[in-house]
Amino acid sequence: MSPGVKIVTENSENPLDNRLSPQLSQSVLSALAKVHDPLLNQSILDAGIVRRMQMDGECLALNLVYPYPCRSQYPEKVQEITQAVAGIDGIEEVECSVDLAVPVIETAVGDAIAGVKNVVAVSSGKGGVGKSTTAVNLALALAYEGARVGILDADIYGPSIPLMLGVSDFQPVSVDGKTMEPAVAHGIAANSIGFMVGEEQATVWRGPMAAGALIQMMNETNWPDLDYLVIDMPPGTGDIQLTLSQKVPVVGAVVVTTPQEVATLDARKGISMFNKVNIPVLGIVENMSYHLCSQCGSKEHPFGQGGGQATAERYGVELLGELPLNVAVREAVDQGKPSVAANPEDDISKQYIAIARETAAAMVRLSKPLELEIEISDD
Ligand SMILES: Nc1ncnc2c1ncn2[C@@H]1O[C@H](COP(=O)(O)OP(=O)(O)OP(=O)(O)O)[C@@H](O)[C@H]1O
Repeated sequence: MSPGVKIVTENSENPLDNRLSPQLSQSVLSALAKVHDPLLNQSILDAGIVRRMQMDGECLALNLVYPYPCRSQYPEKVQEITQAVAGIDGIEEVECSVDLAVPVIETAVGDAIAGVKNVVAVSSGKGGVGKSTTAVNLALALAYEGARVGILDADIYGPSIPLMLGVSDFQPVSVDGKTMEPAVAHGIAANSIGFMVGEEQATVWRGPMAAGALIQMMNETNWPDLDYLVIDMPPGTGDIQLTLSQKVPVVGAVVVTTPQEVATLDARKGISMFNKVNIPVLGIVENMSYHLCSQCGSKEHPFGQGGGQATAERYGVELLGELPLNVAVREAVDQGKPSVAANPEDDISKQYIAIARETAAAMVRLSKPLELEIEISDD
């Protein structure tokens, strides 16, 4: 067990009371220490997920608190934990309550944004690789897994989030005369440069002006309390991207690329930019990795193969996922209801949801070990 985990035992001084005797507590703790969290790559005890153990008769009640959103996996996690403690003498029943508490991860630069715990940037070295599609599905997937999420469309060259979320007609209003109310769509809050200015107007902005406007928009949106604010960054690695990266408290970046050489070369430039400004790259998403032939079901690689993997290996970052080129993905965003909102059970949505869990867990892995107490008590 890590030195940061302290165990507090209540009401178990009576040696005759074996409901939570030191032996029983120890057996339970040893069993739980063997339950591994694959995304945090440590045991659930070391990760601070087990917060409270309580005996009520022969029923062991556990309170689990996950630091990354994973609601769809609660049943299998609870089953694994229950199996680990089943069979310990004195325990007839196990009850688990599961919560999510996303920690605030410290960043090297930027002032905190009111109401926002963590900012994650979605970027690409070049345009058209599916950055916005990935950003919006990532945001929805984090929300699907239980987090409170917002998205900021900072892509001045093609603000597409309003269309993708089906809120193109949204007119931002200000209730207090100081901050803008965001749009709310499919359970996430959204603001876009596209709500403010015409497309042509924004694209001619020079670096500092564009970055200044985007930072202002981010700070002057009346975000509800958010675990994550996903920023759909402008494509490329120019002045705007550099200024944003230096001024916004970004916890980490997800770099989207397609597999072909020209795209991965640009993705590498993106990774180098984030390295330069000390923003951790949480991982690479390879989009349009392959196409499943609708006739024969065979896997084709229209844009080549392995570019994302090779880039991830070269820079020592994670390959978060390889998403197919799938006409349903485009149709869903064109209709204002991205895949994860429309059909969360679809294979492609499940891939986005897995990427969201990986991304959120990668942020947790950046944080310092928790100083936690496990409360152990009899009822
Ligand atoms: N996996 C996919 N399968 C099929 N179509 C996709 C996929 N990902 C994105 N697209 C489509 O590709 C086009 C470009 O996607 P998107 O706008 O997300 O790219 P982008 O990198 O954000 O572009 P830009 O930087 O120019 O804003 C869109 O029409 C989108 O619907």
